[in-house]
Amino acid sequence: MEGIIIKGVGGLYTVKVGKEHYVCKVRGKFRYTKVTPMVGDRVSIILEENDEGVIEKIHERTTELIRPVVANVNQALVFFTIKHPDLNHNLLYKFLLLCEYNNLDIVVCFNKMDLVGEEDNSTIIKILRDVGYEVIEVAAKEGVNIDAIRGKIENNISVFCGPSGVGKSTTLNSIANRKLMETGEISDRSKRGKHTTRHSELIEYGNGLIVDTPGFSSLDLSFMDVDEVKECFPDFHIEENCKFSNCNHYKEPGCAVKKAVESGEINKERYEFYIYTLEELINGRKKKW
Ligand SMILES: Nc1nc2c(ncn2[C@@H]2O[C@H](COP(=O)(O)OP(=O)(O)OP(=O)(O)O)[C@@H](O)[C@H]2O)c(=O)[nH]1
Ligand SMILES: [Zn+2]
Repeated sequence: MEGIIIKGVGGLYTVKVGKEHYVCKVRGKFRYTKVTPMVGDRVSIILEENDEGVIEKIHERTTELIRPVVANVNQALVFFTIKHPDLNHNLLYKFLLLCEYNNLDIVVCFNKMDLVGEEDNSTIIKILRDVGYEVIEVAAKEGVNIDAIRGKIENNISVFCGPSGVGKSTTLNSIANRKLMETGEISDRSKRGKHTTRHSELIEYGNGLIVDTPGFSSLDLSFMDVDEVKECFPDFHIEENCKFSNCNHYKEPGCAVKKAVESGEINKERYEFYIYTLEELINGRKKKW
């Protein structure tokens, strides 16, 4: 049988096969290989007498997140607010960059839209839509557009990410119609010790799975390869070619991306964020946003 690991505790893995769950051990042979099962892994299992499951094979992973540790996540719902907390464009771009780097499909969800007037939201939403990102405007507390998010979750393995206090837990609870996660006022946060070390699980919602811990709690980009960063900006994939095929759109002459920034085809703020990130990597300095 084939299934997916939705939970792993102390060497025992819960494998979901269709609607059934089997608690499985791992064949001894895995001890001699480097691959340890991860939550999210697609696995082949067999049932022994007394219905005990054994994981026989781990299938190749399409993605592998490190924080949280989950395999085969294919989609990130990136949560931000325009107000409360106020939006920091560069922090948002940083989350998007990390998601792109991990080959995740991205849906940007702006929550707490009940606090935002018409005039406040147009800029960033237009920038993102012009890049090609799907944007959903949410008010989780009032249930606004929760169905749109439910629709996104179907048939995917999704991670919720975004800074603290933007309403990820509130949205998750609202999707599931039950309390899966603690929520709280921003000011309470430091006292709570939420999300302390524990193993991630996948929460089932219809045909979809959701990682129960927010993604990318650490936003250190220093591990990134300079040459790969430009690939994480879908807006830089324009028709016109740069003079050099390996152009980093930095100081090279004949750069089509720079030209597109000048003409306004590519958003200047996005490009400036890119250059900032590039210089940060080149200079090897780490800076907190
Ligand atoms: N006005 C308004 N407040 C909301 C909305 N959604 C969530 N909140 C409030 O925002 C605060 C933070 O919500 P959480 O769901 O705990 O935020 P979080 O993103 O899970 O935060 P972390 O767990 O720290 O990552 C809570 O006080 C929520 O009640 C909304 O749609 N509108
Ligand atoms: Zn270029």
